[in-house]
Amino acid sequence: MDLILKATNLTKNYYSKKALKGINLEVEKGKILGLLGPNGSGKTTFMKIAAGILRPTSGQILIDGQKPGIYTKSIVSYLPDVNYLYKWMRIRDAINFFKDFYVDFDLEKSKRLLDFMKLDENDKVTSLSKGMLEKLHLTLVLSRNAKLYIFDEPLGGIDPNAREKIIDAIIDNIREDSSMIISTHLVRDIERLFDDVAFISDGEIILNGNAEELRTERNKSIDEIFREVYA
Ligand SMILES: Nc1ncnc2c1ncn2[C@@H]1O[C@H](COP(=O)(O)OP(=O)(O)OP(=O)(O)O)[C@@H](O)[C@H]1O
Repeated sequence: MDLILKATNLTKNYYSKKALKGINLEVEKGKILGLLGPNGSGKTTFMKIAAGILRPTSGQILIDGQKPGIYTKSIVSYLPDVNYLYKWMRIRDAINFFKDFYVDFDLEKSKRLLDFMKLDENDKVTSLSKGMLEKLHLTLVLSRNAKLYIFDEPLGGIDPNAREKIIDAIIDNIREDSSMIISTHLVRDIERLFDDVAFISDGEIILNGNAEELRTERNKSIDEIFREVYA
């Protein structure tokens, strides 16, 4: 099995708080993993470690066979759950900022995506609504030709009608050999994207497997399993 990510006994403590308690998780190349769990279960912490922003307390994480560092950052496109753009920026500046920063940034793709998201290059970042800002973040992150995309809550601010179209855009804009980890509370809306799912609770993986097999085994959707597991 060719893995893009392998976490072994990964732990993270914030002072006395044990946010991750020995995570073992694998993501295969070309696959999309849904990382599902309630508030405070450790999703963001795990994603930040995978993106090379936080260091684990113990254990190991390998991205494309390597520990987080310069190489892994160059192949991971990470969408955090916060706004990280400067207030002075117009959309055009944000695009140029990314283009200068990432060698895998595809300018043509970013133009197509801006068009699709109905975003105007001249608009100031501070003038965007929450949903528009999310669309801009998605545009920036998807415009990289990355090996691993990490999306922390990508569609929370986007209205339900637009979600479907954006999910299609996500599928259309990643290469077949790219992989993705997505955390979300909108399980029902997004579950069709998942090849595999991992349910996390209080810093531990409590259920992990192929999404279709889990549906068949339990005769339930992933959304229904999610509700059952965290009831
Ligand atoms: N910087 C920090 N300092 C102290 N504790 C933290 C810090 N960041 C996260 N935590 C704690 O670690 C635990 C896991 O948080 P994390 O943000 O990873 O959860 P999450 O699953 O992403 O939650 P949500 O769905 O609400 O975004 C929580 O108990 C949280 O309070």
